[in-house]
Amino acid sequence: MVAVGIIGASGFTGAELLRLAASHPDFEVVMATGDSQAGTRAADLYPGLSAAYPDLVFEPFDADRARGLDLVFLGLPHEASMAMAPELVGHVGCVVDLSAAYRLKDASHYPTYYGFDHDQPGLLADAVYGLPELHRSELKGAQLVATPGCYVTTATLALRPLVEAGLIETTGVIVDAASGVTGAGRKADLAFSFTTVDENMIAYGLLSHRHTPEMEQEIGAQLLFTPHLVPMNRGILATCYAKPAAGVDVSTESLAALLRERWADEPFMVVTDGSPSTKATLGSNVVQVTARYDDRTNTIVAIGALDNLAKGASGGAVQAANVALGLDESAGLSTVGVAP
Ligand SMILES: NC(=O)C1=CN([C@@H]2O[C@H](COP(=O)(O)OP(=O)(O)OC[C@H]3O[C@@H](n4cnc5c(N)ncnc54)[C@H](OP(=O)(O)O)[C@@H]3O)[C@@H](O)[C@H]2O)C=CC1
Ligand SMILES: CC(=O)N[C@@H](CCC(=O)OP(=O)(O)O)C(=O)O
Repeated sequence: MVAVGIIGASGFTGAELLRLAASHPDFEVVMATGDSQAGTRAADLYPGLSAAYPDLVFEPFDADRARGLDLVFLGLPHEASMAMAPELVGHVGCVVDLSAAYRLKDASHYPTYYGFDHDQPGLLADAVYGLPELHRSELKGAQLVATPGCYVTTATLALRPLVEAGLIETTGVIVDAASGVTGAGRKADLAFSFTTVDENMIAYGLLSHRHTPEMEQEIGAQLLFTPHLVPMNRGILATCYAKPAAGVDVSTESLAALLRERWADEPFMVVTDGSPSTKATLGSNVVQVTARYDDRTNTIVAIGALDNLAKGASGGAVQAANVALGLDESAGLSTVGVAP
């Protein structure tokens, strides 16, 4: 069995990691931390975990207890992860960080987009970006994995094949995306209260959202990204617009064929003829993508949908950990959404 520690287990991504680990054939959770929740039973904070973890109690973080584990997930704020990773890398089999602390290869983006200077340049250079669909071979045996941002996974898996094939202009790409409220974490903040969010839709992070440089890094195109908050718990839908590259012939049929060919061997990629929806991916590790060409406006539209806590965070992290540790990549992960 793989001895697993979850640091930040009391948060939303941590709770989702506990849910997924409960049905993972190789994982045994031996440590789950939550500083402000230390002493609380996981089942009291998240009753859905009662049957799987009747006795699990959140504990405060203790690096000595984590050392020697096979796998440690960090579900922490970015700066806390940046500081904690050096205490663990090299002392545990693999560290999988769900924050953005080790995602951006250009460290100068951290002060601009995150408001802090990166003080671990060596680890940042060594960290492997945890998107198996693009970085599978680098992930094998990785000691530090940086799992992608939820919006980034959605847009990248819809757009990247078009860039690889040279089909689109790689400047001025537009990504409009909407997220459920769990994307913001468990924080109690008026901006995420029921009365603010219910019956509302709002764009945020205008011209400056921190996933912009991460998308540009992984998609390979300059883009304008606008996220929106929508009144649902889970789910992200990204609608992406690009112009065809000069001299390239595209059609809806050729775009569909390209996506199907590029993702044919991927266990969690579904290319749809219809329009992807968040509900179709709910609770599963699936990403649905589709693309169209509008000859009236000479524009390509590529759409992606996923569950932000599953493939967009904890499911993607388990998938990347499976690859890093040489396990079955799909272990513990579902391809079946919750419906209706
Ligand atoms: N939610 C999502 O959809 C996604 C989130 N992420 C990233 O994953 C990470 C975790 O997100 P999420 O679970 O949503 O966040 P939450 O706010 O729900 O949980 C944060 C966790 O971190 C702990 N924590 C907070 N501050 C500190 C600190 N200074 N030192 C140690 N522990 C601390 C909290 O413990 P306690 O409260 O018990 O003290 C809690 O367990 C973040 O970096 C986020 O950006 C990435 C992709 C998607
Ligand atoms: C709805 C909402 O607030 N979503 C979050 C994105 C969550 C995410 O992907 O997290 P990282 O910060 O780890 O990249 C946001 O826009 O800040």
